[in-house]
Amino acid sequence: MTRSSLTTPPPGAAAPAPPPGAPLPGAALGSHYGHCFGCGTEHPTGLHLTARTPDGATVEAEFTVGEAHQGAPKLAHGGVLAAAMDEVIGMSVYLFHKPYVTGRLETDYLLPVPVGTTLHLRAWCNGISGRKAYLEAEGRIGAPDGPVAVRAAALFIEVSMEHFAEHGDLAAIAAEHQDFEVNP
Ligand SMILES: CCCCCCCCCCCC(=O)SCCNC(=O)CCNC(=O)[C@H](O)C(C)(C)COP(=O)(O)OP(=O)(O)OC[C@H]1O[C@@H](n2cnc3c(N)ncnc32)[C@H](O)[C@@H]1OP(=O)(O)O
Repeated sequence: MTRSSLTTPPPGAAAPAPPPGAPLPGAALGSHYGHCFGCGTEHPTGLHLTARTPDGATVEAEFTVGEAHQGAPKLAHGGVLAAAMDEVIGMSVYLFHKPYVTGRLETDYLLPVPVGTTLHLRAWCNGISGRKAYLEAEGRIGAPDGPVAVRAAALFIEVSMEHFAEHGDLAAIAAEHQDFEVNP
């Protein structure tokens, strides 16, 4: 993965163990919001990622490229592929049971991805330092051990729940997502 210093964990940064109450190894990870473009089941043209954590620390997911995701004819749009990386990385940092948002996302595109392809995604954390989480993901064509089409490195920043209240609709998230205390 080609990455900048901004998405490279500083020396000593390590991923913490998932906290008590985090999804157990093998657990399916539901959507955090029905209208989310990445994972929402109610989004008409979204990515509809289905995800699980095989080990409680990383995330695996699948995304089948549809007609609504084209850039060039019959090929996935690069921005859509970046969105898939952003989503699966977001799911992986969410295993730590704290709210984070994407600060920076770097993407390497290695192969074209035709419409109809199922991308097998995997994301993991390389380290956390203060509010900064350093994460990585890859998307493989057709199978978990298929050829790598996309790689991404990201810096996510921990925020308070007020971030969503101030800038978005916290109540809408809270209505679907009960494992965060909205008013602790
Ligand atoms: C119920 C749950 C729902 C969970 C919902 C889950 C949704 C998952 C969806 C997928 C994820 C997304 O797409 S999230 C949506 C896309 N992202 C966003 O909308 C974020 C927009 N940006 C922001 O709101 C802000 O810029 C923040 C929160 C990222 C940072 O603002 P801040 O809180 O004021 O903090 P700030 O002091 O600026 O930065 C803290 C540290 O991070 C560094 N930093 C900040 N941004 C960057 C950056 N782009 N590149 C490098 N470094 C950065 C700073 O230098 C600083 O380092 P130092 O000085 O400490 O060393």
